[in-house]
Amino acid sequence: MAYEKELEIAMLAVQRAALLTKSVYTSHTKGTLSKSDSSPVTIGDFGAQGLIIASIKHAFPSDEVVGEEDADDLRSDAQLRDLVWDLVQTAKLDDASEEEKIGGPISSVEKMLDAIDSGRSQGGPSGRIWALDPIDGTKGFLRGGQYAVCLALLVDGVPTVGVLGCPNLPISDDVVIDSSTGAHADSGEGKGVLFAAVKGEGATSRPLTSGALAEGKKISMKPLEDLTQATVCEGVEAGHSSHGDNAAIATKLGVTKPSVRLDSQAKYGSIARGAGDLYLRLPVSKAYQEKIWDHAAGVVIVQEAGGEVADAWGKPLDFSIGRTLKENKGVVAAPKSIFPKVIEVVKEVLDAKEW
Ligand SMILES: Nc1ncnc2c1ncn2[C@@H]1O[C@H](COP(=O)(O)O)[C@@H](OP(=O)(O)O)[C@H]1O
Ligand SMILES: [Mg+2]
Ligand SMILES: [Mg+2]
Ligand SMILES: [Mg+2]
Repeated sequence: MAYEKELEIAMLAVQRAALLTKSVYTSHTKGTLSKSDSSPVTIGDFGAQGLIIASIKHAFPSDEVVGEEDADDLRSDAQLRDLVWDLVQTAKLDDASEEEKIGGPISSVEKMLDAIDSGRSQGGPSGRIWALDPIDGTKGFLRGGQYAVCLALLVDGVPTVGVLGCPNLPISDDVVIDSSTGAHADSGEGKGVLFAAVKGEGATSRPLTSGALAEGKKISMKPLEDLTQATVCEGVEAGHSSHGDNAAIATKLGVTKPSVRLDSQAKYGSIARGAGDLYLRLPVSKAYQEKIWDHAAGVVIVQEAGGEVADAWGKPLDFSIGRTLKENKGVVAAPKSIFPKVIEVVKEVLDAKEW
């Protein structure tokens, strides 16, 4: 299989980082800061980024990483840095040989800060570049909702390997979830799933474990002939995608079921395994540029499960031009068979708006 080692390292790295995020969720300190764009970041985000970049650099020293976070706040705040360092030292896979594959523990605070700061690649059109979102859906994470640890390998600007660790999603591929019920606030038995895909090789899901990888099983999108029976997934945060436009599109498509709101790339994973059908992310502002780490892993997983992903105008997402998808607006994902119909309706709704 192509990219076998990359996939294994990515899955183990995400699994170890997911353990760290879970330990933050159950502890009383989240160390939440507000970033310059007033979005939240926690000690979990910093710690997970450090662990994952250390894993990548151990296995593939010359690869670049575009990571969401950097260590500036930790370098200027010793208390915060110590909290992250404690977490990073504690998060270990319980299988020594698997832990070894991702480099074992980070050996010093300095090395941890350097690892976090190694996510500063500017991205681009050539070579091997990893896109990392250590906690996607930080707001969901803080609410006890959905979040995902997301890692993708871009090869010459194309998402080629994708891994999503979703600690609060049900393991079973058959469950349709509704975050508005708060049913996923705890991450007890039966929850925690790891989605993975390699371009051209299909997509899988498996239970998220604390050691060796569980056996994966192939996933695919639900065959959907009747749009009235479709389930639309959208974000919880009205500030991240337009609930009004998403609803207008669903209505025009003839969708009769209520939308399912989930934070993070758990939306991509959910539709890829047929626990939902469409993902709509209509822009709320003209100025916002989607970030590559918010989509790269989910896109390859949905594509490999039989779906298509593009922006709201039907334009393919361009991951080759830097840290953002600046040539795209919004995101739409759907099974291939109905994708053209969905894009047609999305355009009608957008055309009717004043931009
Ligand atoms: N105005 C905006 N429009 C679209 N996405 C936004 C946004 N502001 C923040 N985001 C992104 O939305 C992501 C979460 O997506 P969702 O709403 O689907 O859960 C955030 O990821 P982080 O939580 O990693 O920061 C952040 O990058
Ligand atoms: Mg963020
Ligand atoms: Mg994100
Ligand atoms: Mg994030």
